[in-house]
Amino acid sequence: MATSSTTALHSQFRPPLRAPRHLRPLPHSYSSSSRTRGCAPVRASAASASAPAQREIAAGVPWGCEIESLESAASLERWLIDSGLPEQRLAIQRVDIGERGLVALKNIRKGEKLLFVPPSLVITADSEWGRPEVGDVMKRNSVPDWPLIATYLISEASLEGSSRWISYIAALPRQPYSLLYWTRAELDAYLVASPIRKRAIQRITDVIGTYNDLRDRIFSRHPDLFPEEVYNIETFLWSFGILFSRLVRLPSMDGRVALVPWADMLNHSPEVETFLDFDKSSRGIVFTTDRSYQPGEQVFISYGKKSSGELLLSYGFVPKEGTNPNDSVELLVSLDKSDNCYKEKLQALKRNGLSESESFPLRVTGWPVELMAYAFLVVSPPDMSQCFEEMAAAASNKTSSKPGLNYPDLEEQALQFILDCCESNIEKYTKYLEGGAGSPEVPMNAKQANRTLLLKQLARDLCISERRILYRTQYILRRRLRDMRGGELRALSLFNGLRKLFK
Ligand SMILES: C[S@@+](CC[C@H](N)C(=O)[O-])C[C@H]1O[C@@H](n2cnc3c(N)ncnc32)[C@H](O)[C@@H]1O
Repeated sequence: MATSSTTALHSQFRPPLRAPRHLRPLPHSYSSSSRTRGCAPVRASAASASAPAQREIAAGVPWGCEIESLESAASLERWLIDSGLPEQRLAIQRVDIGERGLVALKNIRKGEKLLFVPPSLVITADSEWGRPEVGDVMKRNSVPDWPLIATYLISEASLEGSSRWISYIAALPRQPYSLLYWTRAELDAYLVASPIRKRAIQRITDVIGTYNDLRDRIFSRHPDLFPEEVYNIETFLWSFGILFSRLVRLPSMDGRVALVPWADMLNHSPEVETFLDFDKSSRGIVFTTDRSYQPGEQVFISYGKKSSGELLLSYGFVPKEGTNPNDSVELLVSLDKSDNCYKEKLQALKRNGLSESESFPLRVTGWPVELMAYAFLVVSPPDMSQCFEEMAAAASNKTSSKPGLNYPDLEEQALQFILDCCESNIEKYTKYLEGGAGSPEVPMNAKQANRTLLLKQLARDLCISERRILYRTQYILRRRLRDMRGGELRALSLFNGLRKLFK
């Protein structure tokens, strides 16, 4: 739910280069979810050096609830009201979009402030720990906010009734939706065409690396405070899953990240442009509606201007095709290794912080000037070597002038280069969509079959959305090239006509 944040883990918590240690074995069963959407947490395999290649399906965490549970949501509501949440114009209900959501109880006008969750009901890196000695160790080791809050959640969850957050934790999904819960085989099979696959692998690797780092630096030195039955990779995948899908950055609280109970029951709409923030005058977390709502209607906020792939990555859903105005797809472009100037071009790229392969976001509305600059560099001939540096700088967005470079003689080739990349990507998507994804090899019972169906559907939806952007780009590029070539042809025939006349 982070509004204006990227959710990168702290660099200190990048995965270590060596293979993770063997982790506590778990029963390989799914939890008791009756929903097809439930994706069981997974554990790191002893052998996976850099990615969760051999993670297996494992049991879920012993806390939280099924995502559609309204009982736990009702006790959350009661606890929040008892703890100082003011009377609300919204209630948690079962909804069509997002399972549970906040629904208007009364007419709500455009421009109204809603929620007013007091800071005392918000979890941040400064929250008091139910076991202060655990918090002290974490703080003495200067653990950054994300892993700190992830550990905090696990610590409080393990305290059950003695944590003040018991009602909140009981209403959190036991299996938050996100690509963190997809196995490597599932990512490889269903997201083979999408660049989100790589990002999901990186994210899972980061989470595993973060956990391994905490375990080696802190947990293993204080086994009495951090028993492995509680602080293990499954509980960390859960807590990071919760953070990726519910943590918000509050600009008016110095950009602090926070879990905001109640507000985190709001679902996302790509059409809405309203974000959570701390309101200094009422001293609560609020959002201001950007439209009116009638009683019974679900109220939405924005989780940020995210592409459909990013929404799947963090939140486990894909908006309906064509409804996400912020949608984009990454186009991977590379230098040609057989290019006579390959070395010089690569050096220019490296000097500007780029490498021989780079990704640029395509949108239905067009492509960035940086991509055009990269394409100019790729297609430029040796006699333009004095321009390589300028092109690489423009591709890295280091130049101050945004309007982009202009090399009329190279434009046609550069556009053709982008078109070729686009078309080879379209082919990959079409092959996947038409070929039907093979299921990774897992024994199938009814629940697993349902899970597979769900993942396949999500992957299909994403691929269709991403291919749509590529199709649109292909259309624009073809038209531009046709116009350019048509113009050249016209100029040529005019020239030939004049020549004949003078002869
Ligand atoms: C911040 S929580 C919102 C509350 C959540 N529906 C619940 O019941 O706990 C974010 C999660 O809600 C769901 N969600 C939010 N917006 C959605 C949407 N537009 N479509 C489908 N699911 C959505 C996703 O499962 C996401 O991971």
